[in-house]
Amino acid sequence: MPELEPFIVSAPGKVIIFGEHSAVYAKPAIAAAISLRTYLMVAPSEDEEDLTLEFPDIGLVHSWKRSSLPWEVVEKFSTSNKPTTTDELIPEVVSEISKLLSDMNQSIHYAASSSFLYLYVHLCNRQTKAKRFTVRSTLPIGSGLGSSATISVCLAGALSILGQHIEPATLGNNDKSVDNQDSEYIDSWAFMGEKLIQGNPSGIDNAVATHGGAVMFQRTQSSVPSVRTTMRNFPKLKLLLTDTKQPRRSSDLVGNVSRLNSEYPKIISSILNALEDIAREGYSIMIKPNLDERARKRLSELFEINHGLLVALGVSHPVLEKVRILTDEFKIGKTKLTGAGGGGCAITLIDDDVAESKIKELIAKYDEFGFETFETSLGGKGVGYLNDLKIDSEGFLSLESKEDIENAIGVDNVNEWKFCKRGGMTMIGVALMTLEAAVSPTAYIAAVLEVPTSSPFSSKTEIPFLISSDLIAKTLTIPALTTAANGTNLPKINFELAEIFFNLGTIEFKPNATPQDAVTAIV
Ligand SMILES: Nc1ncnc2c1ncn2[C@@H]1O[C@H](COP(=O)(O)OP(=O)(O)OP(=O)(O)O)[C@@H](O)[C@H]1O
Ligand SMILES: C[C@@](O)(CCO)CC(=O)[O-]
Repeated sequence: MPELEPFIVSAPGKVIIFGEHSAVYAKPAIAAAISLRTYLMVAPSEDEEDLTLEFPDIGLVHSWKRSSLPWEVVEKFSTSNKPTTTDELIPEVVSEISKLLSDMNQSIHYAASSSFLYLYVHLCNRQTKAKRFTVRSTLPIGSGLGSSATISVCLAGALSILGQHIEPATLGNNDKSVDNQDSEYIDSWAFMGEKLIQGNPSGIDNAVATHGGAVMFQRTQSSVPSVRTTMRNFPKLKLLLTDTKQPRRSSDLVGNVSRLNSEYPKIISSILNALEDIAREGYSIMIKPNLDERARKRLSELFEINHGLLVALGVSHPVLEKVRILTDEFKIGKTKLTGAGGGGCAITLIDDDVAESKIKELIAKYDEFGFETFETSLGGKGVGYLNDLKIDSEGFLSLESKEDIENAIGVDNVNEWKFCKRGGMTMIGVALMTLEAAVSPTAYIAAVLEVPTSSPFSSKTEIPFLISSDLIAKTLTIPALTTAANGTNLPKINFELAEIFFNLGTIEFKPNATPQDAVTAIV
């Protein structure tokens, strides 16, 4: 393999629109990548025995001798040259790693370091020369925007490259060539990393941080692959993203919901079922080509009901209620917390007719409470790779602000970034994030009709229309033309399909389609 170093791997944060917490219980959830990202630089170490981790955002610098890592224990469990993930973390490895972290007394440091070491010992080996790993992020940490998943994805991506299990990504921003499968490998290992930071993740955060775009995601109960349905088409929505700056840990919040679920199984399962219905209803609204006034009102109401149910699960916080009450008082729209809650971020779905001046007034009010609103776009690129760097570790560490990081190495500013996947639509936003996509019949079909693909970790499937198997079979034999240009990596459907659909008028939405339905429909 040619000399790769130094290089940077980057992954985006996310917002969950519907389905946080219920996602952990195998309910569907909807989330999209945001433009705030984490960047991990891998550079040679002064001494190739010294493995150094630099996490300046959380005030951590730590080194280990590579010979001190528990290689024997890991080797005992390894079954192939290309390491594969296990359903659960291997307790013996976790226990050995905890011994290496006995001097680390801050849980935030412990979580990030244990994730790093677990991935390192699995993806690298005794012979891998030790490196210097430096992380900088433009995301707020522990605020509901998936910061931990971005760390896990960057580590899984970089270490998979160092261990020579995947090739560095090669697709440029506007490349039309075929996506590679390495993102599935990264996603599967990032999920293991997330287990060490978050405890019991559903996998939605690492899926979005790896693949980018926007998804409907559903964890499965056992080792069966999760279901990830790409949503290429969103209605035009205005979202305001507000960080309360109230610190919290997702693992505590997820753990507390689990405790409630054990103590009040009947009650909590009703809430989780209602959250599932909200996500499905939200999905059925969001994939339609046009959002009429009634649909918008329904989405707004779903935000409100969703937040109320999260309050019932005990994952709100007085500051999140403050954000919600202020948006109510200003008559701006409806607010729900996003991510694990307990503080962190909220999203507000802004009503259509609200004047910009009113929004500015609200943002000024938030300032008074110390809340921060974010400018971001939705649905951008997933994990990325950059080499031939014009900056070294010291330069990277010395970048002062988030803007400096974006300007120096940002995915949106440096053309040389490469990705595993094409596509990812970018839906523009300023202070308001706007979920927006051009709606054409073809794009619509591409957005809503996804054919299942299996992968080690996740699969995509959705047949949201009731259509005859004949029609599907006939249509799938037509070579892909149009959607290829639009960036889908799935079996392609051309204009004829749209015409068939629209001429026949067979648009009957089936929100509860299962992977099995999809498989039956195409056989
Ligand atoms: N920039 C960073 N540098 C080092 N560690 C980080 C960084 N960002 C996140 N982490 C790790 O992730 C942890 C925060 O994860 P947590 O799951 O609590 O929040 P989140 O992922 O931002 O929110 P959510 O899960 O609700 O989306 C931190 O305690 C730290 O261990
Ligand atoms: C709270 C949660 O549902 C979302 C955190 O972003 C946890 C998870 O799904 O892993």
